[in-house]
Amino acid sequence: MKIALLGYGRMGQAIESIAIERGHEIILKIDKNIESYSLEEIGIDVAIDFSIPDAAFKNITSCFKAGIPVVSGTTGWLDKYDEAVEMCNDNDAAFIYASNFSLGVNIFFELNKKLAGMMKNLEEYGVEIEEIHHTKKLDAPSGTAISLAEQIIDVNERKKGWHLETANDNEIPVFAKRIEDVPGTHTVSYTSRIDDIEIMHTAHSREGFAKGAVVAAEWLKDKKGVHTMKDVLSSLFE
Ligand SMILES: NC(=O)C1=CN([C@@H]2O[C@H](COP(=O)(O)OP(=O)(O)OC[C@H]3O[C@@H](n4cnc5c(N)ncnc54)[C@H](OP(=O)(O)O)[C@@H]3O)[C@@H](O)[C@H]2O)C=CC1
Ligand SMILES: O=C(O)C1=N[C@H](C(=O)O)C[C@H](O)C1
Repeated sequence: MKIALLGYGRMGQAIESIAIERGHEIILKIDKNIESYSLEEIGIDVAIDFSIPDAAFKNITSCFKAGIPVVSGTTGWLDKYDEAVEMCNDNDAAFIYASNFSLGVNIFFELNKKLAGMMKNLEEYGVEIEEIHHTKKLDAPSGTAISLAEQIIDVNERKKGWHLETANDNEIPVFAKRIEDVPGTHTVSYTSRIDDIEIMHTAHSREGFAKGAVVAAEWLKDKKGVHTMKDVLSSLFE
């Protein structure tokens, strides 16, 4: 596949290594202004966007307009996700966004949903989420922590939203810690007077995120429409 990387920071570079290992070619790397590139003319099979919150929407929708399937892992721009979905469908384009592309976190998401269902009527347990990331991260809480919170809110009628650090009884508190060089650790904790239950995912490097993004790009290349990482990993979740 001929891949365009939209964003060539820590993740862009990790994706480049995995993509080359898997026999793909990086034909474009964009770190700033997508408008100065003619995406249509250089035979891009798929674009992978790991940029910054302020740039993601423009990067993604430029690909839709150019008819290029796009995988995005950029977090912190999701207020515009519904608009992106509409533009993808209007342009008959192809799109996958995931707050986390690693296989491990996608298994963790399934565990989180299962546990949330079991805990939803147990009022004696409080629930909270903690995420720890490197100090260069621009957004807080992490996109993954927001996905975990939304999965719990979907099944637990007592929880109406989430809030960073402080939360009302009807919200899930999400704690964001920044520690140098941590690739990404997420913990969901249920706490009662009697005991605690915790599930945790710890990334040891960015390799899992990068591999998942390349696998998603391989899967999306010849498809149309809006998909999720669960679609990509469907055989695992049957
Ligand atoms: N979904 C997932 O699995 C994962 C998601 N992420 C998310 O991916 C994103 C990137 O993370 P990371 O690589 O660590 O961050 P970096 O800061 O290392 O990389 C971001 C890159 O985007 C570049 N950039 C700035 N403006 C634009 C633009 N207009 N178009 C394209 N690129 C631009 C930056 O360039 P410059 O430095 O010159 O400004 C930088 O090189 C974050 O939102 C992060 O949360 C991270 C890991 C996994
Ligand atoms: O910025 C990061 O590094 C990461 N961001 C993603 C997020 O916000 O959830 C995924 C991963 O945890 C690493």
